[in-house]
Amino acid sequence: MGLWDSFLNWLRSLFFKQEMELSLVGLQNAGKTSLVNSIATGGYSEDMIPTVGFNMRKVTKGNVTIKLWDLGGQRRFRTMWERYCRGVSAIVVHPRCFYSSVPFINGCKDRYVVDVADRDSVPISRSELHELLTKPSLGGIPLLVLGNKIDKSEALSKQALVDQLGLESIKEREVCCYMISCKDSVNIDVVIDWLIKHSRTAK
Ligand SMILES: Nc1nc2c(ncn2[C@@H]2O[C@H](COP(=O)(O)OP(=O)(O)OP(=O)(O)O)[C@@H](O)[C@H]2O)c(=O)[nH]1
Ligand SMILES: [Mg+2]
Repeated sequence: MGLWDSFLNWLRSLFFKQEMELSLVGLQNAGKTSLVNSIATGGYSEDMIPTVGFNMRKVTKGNVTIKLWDLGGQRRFRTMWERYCRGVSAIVVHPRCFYSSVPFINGCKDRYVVDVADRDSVPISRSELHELLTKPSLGGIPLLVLGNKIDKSEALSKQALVDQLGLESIKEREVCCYMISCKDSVNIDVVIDWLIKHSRTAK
């Protein structure tokens, strides 16, 4: 980019600053914090600490400032999702979109419990999502559903995810669904484009 173009872009950004605020919800271990890192720095780590409560992070992309509320997905944090979704420009949902491929091993009870949780995760994602969307305070807020971890062989197809989450029954708001991988940086650019398109001019 030439010096003149850079100068014009800088000038444009002074007058047309855009902003967006969004909340990331979804069950624990779905990859919400990984998405925030991916958007912010492009980085990825296997070694993540579960989010306790919530984290807020501001990321600037061009002239758009994105304020991300990254909410904890464990059951005890889900009651606060609604509070942090009020007034945002978009709600981004990370359903768990894969089934655990590890079967019940050697009668190990813990493993079994974890596996059951994994197998049940799509129906739980569905009920948590539809429950959240019934809240009058969240009426009309666009919804972006991200099926993460498509690098895994157990990942659901997009159509299966749309069907199992009952997305076609959501009529009263804009709904969009992308399949992504934070690990391999698949479709992260498409997500950023969607966010930029849904930003609004700063007051
Ligand atoms: N294979 C694979 N693993 C991923 C991907 N994205 C995230 N993970 C892994 O999934 C695990 C959980 O990721 P987090 O980003 O902490 O999940 P979270 O949704 O923020 O979880 P909570 O904070 O507990 O709600 C980590 O081990 C990540 O490395 C992905 O695209 N592919
Ligand atoms: Mg997290």
